[in-house]
Amino acid sequence: MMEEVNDYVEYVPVAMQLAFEVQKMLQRKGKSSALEEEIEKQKLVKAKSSLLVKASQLTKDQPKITQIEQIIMQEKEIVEHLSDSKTLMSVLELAKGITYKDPMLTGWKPPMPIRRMSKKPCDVVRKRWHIIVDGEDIPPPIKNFKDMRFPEPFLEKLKDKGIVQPMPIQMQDLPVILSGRDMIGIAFTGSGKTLDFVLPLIMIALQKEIMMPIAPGEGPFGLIVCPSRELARQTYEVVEQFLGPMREASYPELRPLLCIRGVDMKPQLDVVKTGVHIVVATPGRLKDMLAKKRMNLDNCRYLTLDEADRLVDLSFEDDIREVFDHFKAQRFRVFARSALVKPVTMNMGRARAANLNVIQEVEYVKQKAKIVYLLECLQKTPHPILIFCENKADVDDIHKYLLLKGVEAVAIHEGKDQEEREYAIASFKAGKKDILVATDVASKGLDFPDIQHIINYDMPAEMENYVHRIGRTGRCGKTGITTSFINKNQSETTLLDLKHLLTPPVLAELNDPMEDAEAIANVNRVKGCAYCSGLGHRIRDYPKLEHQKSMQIASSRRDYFDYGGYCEEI
Ligand SMILES: Nc1ncnc2c1ncn2[C@@H]1O[C@H](COP(=O)(O)OP(=O)(O)OP(=O)(O)O)[C@@H](O)[C@H]1O
Repeated sequence: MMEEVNDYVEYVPVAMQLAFEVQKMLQRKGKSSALEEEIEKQKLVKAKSSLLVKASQLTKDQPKITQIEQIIMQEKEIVEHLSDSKTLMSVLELAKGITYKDPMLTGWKPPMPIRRMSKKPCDVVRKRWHIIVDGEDIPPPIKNFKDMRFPEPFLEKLKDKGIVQPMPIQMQDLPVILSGRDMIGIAFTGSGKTLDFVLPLIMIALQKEIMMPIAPGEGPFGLIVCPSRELARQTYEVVEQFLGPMREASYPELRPLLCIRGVDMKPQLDVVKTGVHIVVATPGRLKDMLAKKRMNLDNCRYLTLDEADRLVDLSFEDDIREVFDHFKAQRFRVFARSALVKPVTMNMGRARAANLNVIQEVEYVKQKAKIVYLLECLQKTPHPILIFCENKADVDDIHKYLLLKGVEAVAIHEGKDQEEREYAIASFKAGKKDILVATDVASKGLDFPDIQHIINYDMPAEMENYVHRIGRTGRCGKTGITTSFINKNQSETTLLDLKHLLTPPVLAELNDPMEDAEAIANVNRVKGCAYCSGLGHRIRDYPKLEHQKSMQIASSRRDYFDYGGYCEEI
């Protein structure tokens, strides 16, 4: 028994014995960790057959992408994705700088000395007035309305309106459009773009009418599409202002039509029946009229997309594409079709185009103190004053508050009916009301004469809207001031955009992630946001894109015949 105990040898499993032997053997060779190495080698041999491991090895072996390169790649992806949805941009891109083989001949010609001007004196005028043009055979700029060969009643009307000399953009745009060339006009707010397309359109309609008078049910010769009813009405009124004196001077009658939702359709149809020359429309009502064959575009040769970037932003692309389908003229069809198959994203650079005639002030006002401080702020300048807010509810609250305080105020937002909207705009424009409180529906394109002060009760989410808002003052060479309330409710992106636009001391201390962006801009040559041109953020952080994504989802769910919602005319 004792023997049995002394002879006891502890049982070691065979595998362990073998491992122990190998270990001893390798130790003898002086390689203590060689076993581990051997095991690793074995593992690698096995791993060679796994695709996953191969892939991870490849990734490991790839050169490291820097953070900046990663951002550039992400931005490129976003821009490429955008170009799928923003097809109308390519219409702009195609027309940019005059790209066409076949200009529409109008027969208009400036006086001989201007026609004979060589490139050099043309460039001198352009340089003097900071006119930047791009394209082939650009007609010479013209420095006075008389040489543009407008009829006498036009010249009289311009004088009545206090318009004696063309604005710089008009010096170049008017000859380009009058001679029948396609054109894209990008200019800061209040620079007089409306007359650029209204006056030549009337001239073309007049010429056509003289050559072959329009028959009942025919027309129009020209079409102006606007993104909001207010803007369409305003443009229609400008057309009317010039047609009236022509009628009085016994020129052939030209009939304009305002084609917008929210107004009685019967009078609109009556004008169409007698034959209409010029149509000013919003996309929705225009599309309806065309689809129901109440009107056709068989004779239409002149198209203006006013605030074209906004027409796209508001998801009117589908409506406009449908409108394009009604054009019979080959030129338009080619133009529209090629535009739609070769989409390009274009940056209009509006955010950088803030009007230099506007003094911009920014004030930090706590949320609770805003409404009371507003009253104080109204004392800064005489009336009329425009107050902008993001929300309809805030517009209503401020409006009520001002009325309670005895201030002559009107209000406008998308929730108000057409009559209220029209009353608000008309009474404010006529000077019967001192203050207009509005959402961004009133920020773009609307021309309120002599506004001295714009108050941004809050900042718009997009810097582009800020530029449009403040552009309601400082128009046609006058100066104006703006006061923008900011507080901690504003997003950092908005504030940084603003900082880059103004850089006042109150914003200078903000921590700016755009410092990296300098490096990005040096590599890909895109400064700021490739979408909206805001200088305080990159395209990845652009708030509207998030919104657009949700809109795309929403619109894909929308019933085709349901006209409510976002795509409704605003
Ligand atoms: N040559 C001119 N001289 C003086 N005033 C002008 C001239 N041309 C236009 N105006 C006036 O300037 C104002 C602004 O013009 P308009 O509304 O066409 O600007 P806009 O460039 O379309 O601005 P926005 O981008 O805000 O729509 C109008 O009241 C218009 O009558």
